[in-house]
Amino acid sequence: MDFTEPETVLNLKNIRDELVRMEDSIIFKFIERSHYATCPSVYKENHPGLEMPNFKGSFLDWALSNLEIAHSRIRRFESPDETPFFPDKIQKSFLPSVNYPQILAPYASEVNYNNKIKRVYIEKIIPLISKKDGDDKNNFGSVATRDIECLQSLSRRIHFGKFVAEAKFQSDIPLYTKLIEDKDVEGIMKNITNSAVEERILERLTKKAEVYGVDPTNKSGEKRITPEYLVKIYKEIVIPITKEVEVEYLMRRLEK
Ligand SMILES: O=C(O)C(=O)C[C@]1(C(=O)O)C=C[C@@H](O)C=C1
Repeated sequence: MDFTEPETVLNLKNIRDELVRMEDSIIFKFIERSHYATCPSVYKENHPGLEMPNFKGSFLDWALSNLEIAHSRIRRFESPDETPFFPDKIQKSFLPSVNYPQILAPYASEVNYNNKIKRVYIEKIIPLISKKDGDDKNNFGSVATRDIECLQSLSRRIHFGKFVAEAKFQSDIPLYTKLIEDKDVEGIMKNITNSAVEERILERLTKKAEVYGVDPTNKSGEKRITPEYLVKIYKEIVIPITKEVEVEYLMRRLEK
């Protein structure tokens, strides 16, 4: 897939292959985070002892927003597959712009589910993947660093829904035009859903977690990420939010 060549990006097989590759990076990032405790203090706004100077928000927000500011200066968010968690804070790149061809609709960057992704990650995913409950004050920085990697991988995966949606729109413009004109959200949801693909994803994840989630030379050793949790995260969070992204993107697709 090459973002300077639209036909490679809007090919549903290429998109799905890319989604499969992203599974591996998500699993490995979860495994990195699983070595630590939940560390609730990292996520609390202005938590006593963890307040950052001139900043309102959590320790994680401080780390993530400052990293995004640095990355925006080197063009990260000009790439159509990158979505910032702090779109109001990022800055203009000092590198010249890459002239990406317009692949997605002009409003695509406004379809941003990162607040929801961050909330669900903190509330639902961290308790599943952390090794134990509680704070570990020597590791707050490491935890925030691992969280950022997990969040960025989840965000990229989920917002890939925009490319899926555009590819599906292009594959049947009359059908989607009618559904959008009728504001038929349920009809769009039904048409973008492919249960066989979803089932294959969950089956593959079960196998991957069985292999990557334990030390293969010591199968009875401590599990780092279990098939059960990984499937739950994809089934209840990752795939449903990807579909929300697809539906929101499509609902606006006729905007001039
Ligand atoms: O592959 C697709 O067709 C997608 O729309 C992506 C995806 C997913 O999130 O993996 C979402 C909805 C479909 O039901 C199947 C899979």
